[in-house]
Amino acid sequence: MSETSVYGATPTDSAKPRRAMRVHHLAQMKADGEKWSMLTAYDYSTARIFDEAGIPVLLVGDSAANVVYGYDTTIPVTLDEMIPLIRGVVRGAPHALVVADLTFGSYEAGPRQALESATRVFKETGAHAVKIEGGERVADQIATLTAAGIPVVAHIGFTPQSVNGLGGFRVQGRGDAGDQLIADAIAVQEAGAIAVVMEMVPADLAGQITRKLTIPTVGIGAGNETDAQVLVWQDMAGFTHGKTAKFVKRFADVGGDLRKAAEQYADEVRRGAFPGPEHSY
Ligand SMILES: Nc1nc(=O)c2c([nH]1)NC[C@@H]1CN(c3ccc(C(=O)N[C@@H](CCC(=O)O)C(=O)O)cc3)CN21
Ligand SMILES: CC(C)C(=O)C(=O)O
Ligand SMILES: [Mg+2]
Repeated sequence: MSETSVYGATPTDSAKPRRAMRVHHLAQMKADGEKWSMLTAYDYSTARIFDEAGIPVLLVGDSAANVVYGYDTTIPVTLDEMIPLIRGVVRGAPHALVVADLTFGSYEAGPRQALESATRVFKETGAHAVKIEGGERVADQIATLTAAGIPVVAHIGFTPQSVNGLGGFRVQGRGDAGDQLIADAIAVQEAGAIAVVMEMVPADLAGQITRKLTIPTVGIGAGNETDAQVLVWQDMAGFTHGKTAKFVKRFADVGGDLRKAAEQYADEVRRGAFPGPEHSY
């Protein structure tokens, strides 16, 4: 990481203590042309690892619905199911900015409902920002939360909580729909969003929006011209079972390693090889 990095030293650079990531650093990184990464996290142990790795922003995504709770979509997960996870991530990540997704049904009714939900998340977890899905249609919610001192990350393009309305898991903003996506991006910036996630949109359009906006864009399936990237950690670490989306790159096979470790453990217990004298009192 460069000398001018707002996020500070990498884990190996022990001379300089790392600074905690704050909301204003996002704007700073855009101004500096510094690309950054975001990963999801859903518990203390993994949040610690990602924080130590220098990931500046952690998202407690409602993808917990899928990867923690085993639901098919993000629609069923509730704030009550998210809150304990967010608490663990906040405790595990002293440097990262922790963003928490508001769940389906907890903010759409209007600014008042959004404020109640986000206030609850803030009071009960210590998260630093919330994320909500939608563009123009949630601009009032973004403005109200922002005025109340709750930083908001917006999420446009493919918004998984609307999967039924969008007709499936598909790329958004192709052709004429591109104008609506641009309008959504501008609307969330004007409402006060600190960043905007763009999911499954054509790379050219995402690049165009990134250059137009003053707030950082965070892509997932949005090409290489956004200011930042986000992935679900289980996808990027090879922990997701079954097929993953085209935008996923597998950086490790943690799932395979863990399966092997479990098999070896079970085998050693079966053979009487574990525990040995060195693990006994
Ligand atoms: N593990 C996981 N990873 C995610 O990225 C993720 C979640 N869960 N849960 C919440 C949403 C849902 N997301 C999804 C889910 C499915 C596709 C998908 O099936 N994509 C296909 C089809 C694309 C198309 O037809 O245009 C792909 O090949 O990319 C994409 C994003 C992204 N989010
Ligand atoms: C995929 C990211 C952006 C998300 O919203 C989630 O993990 O819930
Ligand atoms: Mg989400």
